[in-house]
Amino acid sequence: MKLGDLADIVSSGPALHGEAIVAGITSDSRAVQPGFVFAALRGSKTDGMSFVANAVSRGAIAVIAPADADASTLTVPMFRAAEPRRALALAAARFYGRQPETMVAVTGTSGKTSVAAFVRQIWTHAGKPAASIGTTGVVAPGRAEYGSLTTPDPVELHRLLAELAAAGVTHAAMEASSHGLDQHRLDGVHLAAAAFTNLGRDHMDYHPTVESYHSAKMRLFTELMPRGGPAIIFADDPWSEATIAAARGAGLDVRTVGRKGGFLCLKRVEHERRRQRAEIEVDGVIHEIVLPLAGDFQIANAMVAAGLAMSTGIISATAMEALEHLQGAPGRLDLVGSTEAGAPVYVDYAHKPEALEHVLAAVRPFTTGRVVVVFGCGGDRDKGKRPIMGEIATRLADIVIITDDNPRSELPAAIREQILVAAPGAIEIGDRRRAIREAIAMLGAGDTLVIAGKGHEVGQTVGLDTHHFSDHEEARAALAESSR
Ligand SMILES: CC(=O)N[C@H]1[C@@H](OP(=O)(O)OP(=O)(O)OC[C@H]2O[C@@H](n3ccc(=O)[nH]c3=O)[C@H](O)[C@@H]2O)O[C@H](CO)[C@@H](O)[C@@H]1O[C@H](C)C(=O)N[C@@H](C)C(=O)N[C@H](CCC(=O)O)C(=O)O
Ligand SMILES: Nc1ncnc2c1ncn2[C@@H]1O[C@H](COP(=O)(O)OP(=O)(O)OP(=O)(O)O)[C@@H](O)[C@H]1O
Ligand SMILES: N[C@H](CCC[C@H](N)C(=O)O)C(=O)O
Ligand SMILES: [Mg+2]
Repeated sequence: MKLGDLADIVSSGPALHGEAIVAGITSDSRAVQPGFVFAALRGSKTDGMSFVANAVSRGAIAVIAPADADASTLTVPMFRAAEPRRALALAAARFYGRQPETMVAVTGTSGKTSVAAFVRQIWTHAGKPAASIGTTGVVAPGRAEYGSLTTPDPVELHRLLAELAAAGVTHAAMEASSHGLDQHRLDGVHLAAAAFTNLGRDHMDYHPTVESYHSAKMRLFTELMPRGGPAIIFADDPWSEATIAAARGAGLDVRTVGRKGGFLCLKRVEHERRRQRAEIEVDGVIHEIVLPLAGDFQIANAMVAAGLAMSTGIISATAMEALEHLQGAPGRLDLVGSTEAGAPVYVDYAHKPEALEHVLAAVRPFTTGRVVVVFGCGGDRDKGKRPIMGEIATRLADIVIITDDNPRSELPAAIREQILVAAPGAIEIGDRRRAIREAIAMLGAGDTLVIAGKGHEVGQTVGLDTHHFSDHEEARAALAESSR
């Protein structure tokens, strides 16, 4: 790519130097190498403009900067952009050049990771080389790696997409987080379809109101999807209607799924302990399927995933058949084992109110004894959700154990206290390992334990340190001990 190729991405800049070869693109001055274009972004902590001199000294040949940036001291060309983050994403897409031919993205407060994993599995079942990208990392044929963000930084994202395409991956499903959408991380991805799962309380430390949180998510439909493209929308959520309106307003082909769905309609569902039987109507035909996963919410996720797959060329019979082989994403209502008396122990990633509500409701029908829940809330994140989650746990579980979940820079006891004010009668055990052990020790026949909040995570962050910690490992060790 030449510098001149940036011309239609930025709003203004010098026409000179157009033939210079671009060696790379980054928004982090520390990653600049000779020949790179540096995007100076205004961030939540600092302003990239203050690192321009540093970027130039490392060899940057041009800078993408906000429209009002001061170029007076600059020794390399400056390209101005009304939205530098968007310019960075489009430039990255062009620089890396390739992406899997069929890309879809899913947004929503809960279910994104599960839907992305399910779409990958449906495509794979249909014989397509497929990948998924999100909170639990990248999964593709011969590849499974952890990533740090739900929606990667655009430069990393396009490097990855080009790598996947070069490796023969033709289909990829990715998660679109509200941060990612707000920060234009997905601009430049060629989307064939997009989906919405639901909206609940999340990230109220980042978005000022729930409406602004919803509109950040709506960028997926209103700005990133091509007109006329398919939008798969879960129909049974309080925010479904507003989402349908936004997608229709953007000229998309809205396809609803769920009990109120028109594209895929859930006619009947029967929950069993580890699976559920569902009747799903597609084009007037009822498909009876056995979904090998527990939880009402997994039916919702499976239908959204099937909607995405069917909107990207998979025939309905193949998609429905694939649902019978789905594996849950790691750490999503994940059965770790059972006590000798048969009480199941689940690890789940519910770290926000609606998720906790859904997961506790999901285990109730097959619990003849008590539902026990172990959970905490992360430090340096939305404080408002703490009492809400305390109330939900108290209402839906019989025994509530409040513990620590990544306290980060906060005082762990203070976080627990903020949950406990709405959870009278809850047991407080800060040490997560001990909390899990005590919970398993108290399980009797017919009881169910849900260890919520960390799911696939393998670390506990206290202060600036992250030590290895896995709910799966702890639960397995405690189960082994209890059976001795
Ligand atoms: C709050 C937030 O979302 N921050 C993201 C944002 O950083 P920022 O632009 O605000 O960064 P900043 O620190 O203010 O710096 C401004 C600019 O100066 C640059 N800089 C800084 C220092 C320096 O020496 N040189 C330099 O050039 C930085 O690279 C940056 O471009 O853009 C960065 C690049 O894309 C992200 O890595 C970073 O994610 C941080 C690490 C993060 O923790 N994000 C979380 C909250 C997040 O995005 N989560 C979502 C949702 C998860 C969920 O589903 O629940 C996700 O998609 O993962
Ligand atoms: N459709 C759904 N409705 C409500 N809750 C759900 C749904 N799907 C999953 N959950 C709950 O949310 C948790 C996280 O699910 P998942 O990882 O699929 O969502 P996500 O949107 O990717 O979340 P995150 O933004 O935290 O990455 C699950 O462990 C479960 O407790
Ligand atoms: N991406 C989410 C993950 C939260 C997981 C939970 N274990 C916590 O640490 O709060 C966040 O950063 O808000
Ligand atoms: Mg996720």
